Amino acid sequence: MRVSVIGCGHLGAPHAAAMAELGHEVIGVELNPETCEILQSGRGAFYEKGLDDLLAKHVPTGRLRFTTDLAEAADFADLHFIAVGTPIRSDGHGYDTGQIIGAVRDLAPLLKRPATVVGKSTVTVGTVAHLQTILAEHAQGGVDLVWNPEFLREGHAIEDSLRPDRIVAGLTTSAAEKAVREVYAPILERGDAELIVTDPATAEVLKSAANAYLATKISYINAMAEICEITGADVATVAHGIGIDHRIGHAGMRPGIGYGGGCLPKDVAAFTHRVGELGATGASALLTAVEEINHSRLDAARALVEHAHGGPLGTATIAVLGASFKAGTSDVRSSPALRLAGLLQDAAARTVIHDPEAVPAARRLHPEYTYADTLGEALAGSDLVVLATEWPQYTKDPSLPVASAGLVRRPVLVDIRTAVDPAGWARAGWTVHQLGRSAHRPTTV
Ligand SMILES: NC(=O)c1ccc[n+]([C@@H]2O[C@H](COP(=O)([O-])OP(=O)(O)OC[C@H]3O[C@@H](n4cnc5c(N)ncnc54)[C@H](O)[C@@H]3O)[C@@H](O)[C@H]2O)c1
Ligand SMILES: O=c1ccn([C@@H]2O[C@H](COP(=O)(O)OP(=O)(O)O[C@H]3O[C@H](CO)[C@@H](O)[C@H](O)[C@H]3O)[C@@H](O)[C@H]2O)c(=O)[nH]1
Repeated sequence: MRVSVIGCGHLGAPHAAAMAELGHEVIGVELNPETCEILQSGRGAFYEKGLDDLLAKHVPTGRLRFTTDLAEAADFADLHFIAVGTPIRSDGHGYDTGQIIGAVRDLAPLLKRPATVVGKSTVTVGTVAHLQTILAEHAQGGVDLVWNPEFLREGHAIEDSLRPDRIVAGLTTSAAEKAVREVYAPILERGDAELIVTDPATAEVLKSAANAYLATKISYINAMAEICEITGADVATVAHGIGIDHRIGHAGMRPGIGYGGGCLPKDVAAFTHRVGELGATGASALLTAVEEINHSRLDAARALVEHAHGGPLGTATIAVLGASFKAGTSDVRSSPALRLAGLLQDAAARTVIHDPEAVPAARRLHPEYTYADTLGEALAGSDLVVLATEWPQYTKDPSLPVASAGLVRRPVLVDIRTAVDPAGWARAGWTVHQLGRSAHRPTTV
C-alpha cells in the first residue's frame, strides 16, 4: 500500500520505518525541516534502538522518504496515519489539540480521491467525532476516519510496531475496516496480534485506560515503598512476592521515583481532567491519587539523598547517573531523573550529570546544568552517586562497583530506581540506599 505518516517524532518515525519494513511504500511528513532533513539522510533525530538500521535500509531504496510537503503526501498515499503530538495544555486541563486539529484541517482539502485517515495519536473521548466533522466538511471523494491508538514503548518502538500485542481500530464503515486489515495484513497474517475492531469512543477510552492502568500499577508499588520505609519492610521483596501471583505479575512493578516521559504523565493528567468533566467521580478520585503519589516521589528521592549524605547538601559533590526518563531512550520529556538533578543542582555544591545517550537533549532543555562526557569524569571526586536512570551500563556491569569505588571521594550510592543489586555494591565497599529498602552497608570479605 502507499501510506503516509504525518508527524515523524517518537511515534511517527518508528511507525514510518516499520510500515516500510512491512512492505509498504511510505512517505513521512514532518513539519520541522531540521528533523525532516535528518530522517531523509537515513538517520533518526533521537536515539531509538533499531530505528537507524531500518532508516538506513529503506530510505536509500526510496521505499521510505520524508518531506515537509503535506500536498505531496496527499497526492501519493491512499492511507494517512496521523502521529502528531498531543501535549498537555499549559493549564493542565486536557490536551492541547492544536497539532492534531491542524494536521487534519490541512490534510482534508488536499484529499481529492477516496482515502483512509488513521489517527494514532493519543486523544480523549470526543476528539475523533470532532475530527470527523472537519473531514466531512473539507475532504472530497469519501474519506474514512479510523482511530488506531498506539501502544509502543520508547526504547522498544521498532519491535512493538512490528510485533504489537494488539491492534485497536475504532471505526464506523466496512471500507475503513478493509483498509485497516490491508495495511496491517503482514502482522495479522502471523496470528499473534489480536485485531480489536470497535467504535471510535471505545478506541479513545481503551488507550487512555491502558496508560492509566500502567501508571496506577507504578503508583501502587511506590505507595507500598512508602509503607516499607515506615515499617522497615523491603519493597523489592514485596514486589517480587506479590508479582508471583499471575493476576498481579512482575511487569511495571519497579518501585522508584515514579513515572515520567512524553506519555504517562500527560496522558494520566488529561484523562483525569476529562473523566472529572464527564462526572465519573470514582475514576477521577482514583486517578488523582495516582498522580499525587507520583508527584510525591521526587520529594521522597530528594529526602533519601539528604539522608544518605547525612545532612544538608550544600557541601556535597554529586554525580547523577542518568538524564533520560528511562533507560533505552534519549527522550528527556518529563524526566524524573532530570528533575531530581535540577533539585540537586540547586542544593549541592556541585552536581555533574552523565547519560549514555541523553546529554545532548538534556543540554538543550537545561543548558545551565553541568554534564560529563564520560562516566569516569562524572564520578571523579564525588561524595554521593545518585543512580537516576536504570541504564544497563550502570546496573549490569559487574566491574563498575569496584572500578568506580576508586574514583569517588565517598562510596555512597543512592539508587532511586531500585535497579542495582545492593549486595554486589556493598561487597565493593559501597553503602547503598534505595527507596523502600533498608540501607545496605559495606561487607567485609
Ligand atoms: N512517544 C511514544 O512512545 C508514544 C507512544 C504511543 C502514543 N504516542 C502518542 O503519539 C503522539 C505523538 O507523540 P510523540 O511522542 O511522537 O510526539 P513528538 O512530539 O515526538 O512528535 C510529534 C511530531 O509531529 C510533528 N508535527 C506536528 N504537527 C505536524 C503537522 N501538521 N505535519 C507534520 N508534522 C507535524 C512535530 O514536529 C513532531 O516532530 C502523541 O499523541 C502521543 O501521546 C506516543
Ligand atoms: O515498573 C516500572 C515501569 C516503568 N516505570 C517508569 O514509568 C515511566 C514510563 O515507562 P514506560 O511505560 O516503559 O514508557 P513509555 O515509553 O512512556 O510507554 C508508555 O507510554 C506509551 C505512550 O502512550 C504507551 O504507548 C506505552 O504502552 C506505555 O508503556 C518511565 O519513567 C519508567 O521509568 C517505573 O517507574 N516502574
